[in-house]
Amino acid sequence: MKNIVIGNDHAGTDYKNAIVAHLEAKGYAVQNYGTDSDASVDYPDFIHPVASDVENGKVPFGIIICGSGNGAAMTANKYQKVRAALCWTKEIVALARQHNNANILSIPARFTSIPQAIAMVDTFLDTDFEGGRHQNRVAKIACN
Ligand SMILES: O=C(CO)[C@H](O)[C@H](O)[C@H](O)COP(=O)(O)O
Repeated sequence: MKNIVIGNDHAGTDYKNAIVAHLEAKGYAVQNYGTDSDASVDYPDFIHPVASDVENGKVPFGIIICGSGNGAAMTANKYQKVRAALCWTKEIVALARQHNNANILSIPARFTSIPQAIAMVDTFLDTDFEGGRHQNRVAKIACN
């Protein structure tokens, strides 16, 4: 069974629920670190556990969701081994994997639909890093 982690704030609860159901139907074991409520929360509290699991190698990939996707991505990208990509089309998702070897997908719930978000998740998980000329570039992202 493939393992994945997911986290969200109140803006992403409905999206998270749909994505979890979709991934479980595909055979994924999903660790849910997000809020399950629509009540207002602070997104870092629900994103740090996702980034920590990716940073520590517990899982290869994570999914994070907030209203714009920015706060979630900013939080996750504080971790040295995390490359969180804020994406709003499948094409950008594919490039985030092919060129940037993104290991966390950040979804802007207030600027996409649930079907589009699920399509982005599928693209994220089905697309490989191309390596080659991108390998050195990705290695140079780290600042220590
Ligand atoms: O923090 C964010 C921006 O990157 C997220 O989009 C949040 O979901 C958003 O700020 C929450 O806004 P709200 O007005 O408190 O619902």
